[in-house]
Amino acid sequence: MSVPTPVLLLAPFASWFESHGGVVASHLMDVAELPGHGRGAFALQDIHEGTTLFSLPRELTLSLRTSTLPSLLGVDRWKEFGLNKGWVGLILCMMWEESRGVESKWDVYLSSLPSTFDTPMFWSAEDLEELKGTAVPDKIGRNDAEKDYREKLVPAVQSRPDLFPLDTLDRFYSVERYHIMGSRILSRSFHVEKWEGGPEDEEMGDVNGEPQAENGSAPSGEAVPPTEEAASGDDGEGPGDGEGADEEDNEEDAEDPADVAMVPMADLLNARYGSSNAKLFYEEHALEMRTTRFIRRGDQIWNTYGDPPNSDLLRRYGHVDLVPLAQGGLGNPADVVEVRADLVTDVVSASGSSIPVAERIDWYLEMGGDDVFVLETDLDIPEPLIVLVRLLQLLEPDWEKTREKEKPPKPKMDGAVIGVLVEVLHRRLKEYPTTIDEDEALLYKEDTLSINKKNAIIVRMGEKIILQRTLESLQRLASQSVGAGKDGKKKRSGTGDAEGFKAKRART
Ligand SMILES: C[S@@+](CC[C@H](N)C(=O)[O-])C[C@H]1O[C@@H](n2cnc3c(N)ncnc32)[C@H](O)[C@@H]1O
Repeated sequence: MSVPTPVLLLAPFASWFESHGGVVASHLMDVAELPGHGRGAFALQDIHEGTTLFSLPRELTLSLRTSTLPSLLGVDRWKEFGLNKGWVGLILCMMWEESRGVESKWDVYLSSLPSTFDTPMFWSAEDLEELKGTAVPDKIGRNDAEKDYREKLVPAVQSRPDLFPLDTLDRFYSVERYHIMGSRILSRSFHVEKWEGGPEDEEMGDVNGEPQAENGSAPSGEAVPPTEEAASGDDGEGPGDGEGADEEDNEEDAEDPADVAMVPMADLLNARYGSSNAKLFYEEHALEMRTTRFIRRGDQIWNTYGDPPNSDLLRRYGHVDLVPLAQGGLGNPADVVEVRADLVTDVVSASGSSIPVAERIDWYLEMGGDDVFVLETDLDIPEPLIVLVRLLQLLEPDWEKTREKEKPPKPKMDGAVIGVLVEVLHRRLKEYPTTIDEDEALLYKEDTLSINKKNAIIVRMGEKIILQRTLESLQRLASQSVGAGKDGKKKRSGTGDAEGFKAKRART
């Protein structure tokens, strides 16, 4: 990539950034509108690994820890309104800071953030139809978000006209602004933990089990995108989590909403699968964006969003990744497709089996079995899926023993299991209104497609290709088993030594 020549955007923003204690190496990087990426940062010269591109004091991040609103409203009242759970508190802080205009430290920053998004949250019903069959529609979470708005934010705002004057409500505290702020958090925030300090905490901030600060300086953590379980604190069903997770687990796993922070400058960096060449590290007083690889002059500076599948990229960020795939063509190697457990039970029931599946599936779920299985581009069959199929196929005496001993079947693949899996995948493919060939044909007419439609086609194609390839792999396995004249058992499928519902995978 050659150095772009469009309007350079760093200077005006950098002057605000530096007036609040930030430091930016403006001889090394600039920011511009990059075609198809919105704004992005690029290198003005070759940059060595381990170089600090910019740094900012923690006080310049915008979070529950840095906005004065929680203390003005009062910590107890904050909790009473439920603003201490999920993202609603941070959304309110952002709305309030925006309403203060130049009195807010973040005035320039907030007005630099986008107010329109390509995420499905803002799509028309017609465009959403294009996502039918994918994991996206159930996870958009508009209703849950609006519930938080009505039940937590509005009562808090109405309780303090001194903080939220009546004449500012329509402009700054509408449900539309709520979604905009929520989307800004979803696509731009970072997880930044409180500093616990001291060498004894060396491991503390090592979010991904990856090395600490590349330059071996003081212990630091990597600031990564926040988990979405924190989005809505009540039930774990915020934007992006329609999965109805167990409440106790939520309590334990839930991210501290105070760890979710908007980080000026850092959120100007785009990301692409496998391309990260810079990361945000946090230390006691400051956050630093450092290069993690050599970057050539003119190349884009990429952060990481954690390399999610295209369904999540689209839902959170409004774009998809297309990179060369090992097996040829373009796609996202991190793509996944979800298969619901109830589809498996439907297939077994429809096969004419006299087995009462309802009783078994209830037991299986009580035992902590998965209700959704995730297939990936490696085409492995998740062992819990094999366990479920085998459970549903057990003869009555074996089922009785299984229940008595609370020991589910081993994840061994055999002809009968393959038969059910093949049918499950066929049925799963039929949940999409179009075929892969039809999608390909649509993509050829790219010029006439809207960005939403194009992205939806890429998401659903990625999912269908996994299903199709897994299906082909199973069919090969079935024919090999028949060819071998055995009972269908295949050595390299199912390890047979996994216990219970361990989330291992069996290679097909
Ligand atoms: C953290 S912001 C990065 C800065 C953003 N481009 C801007 O103009 O403000 C994340 C957003 O950037 C865009 N983006 C990031 N990576 C992208 C990519 N690989 N392709 C297209 N858009 C991307 C998406 O709109 C995403 O929601």
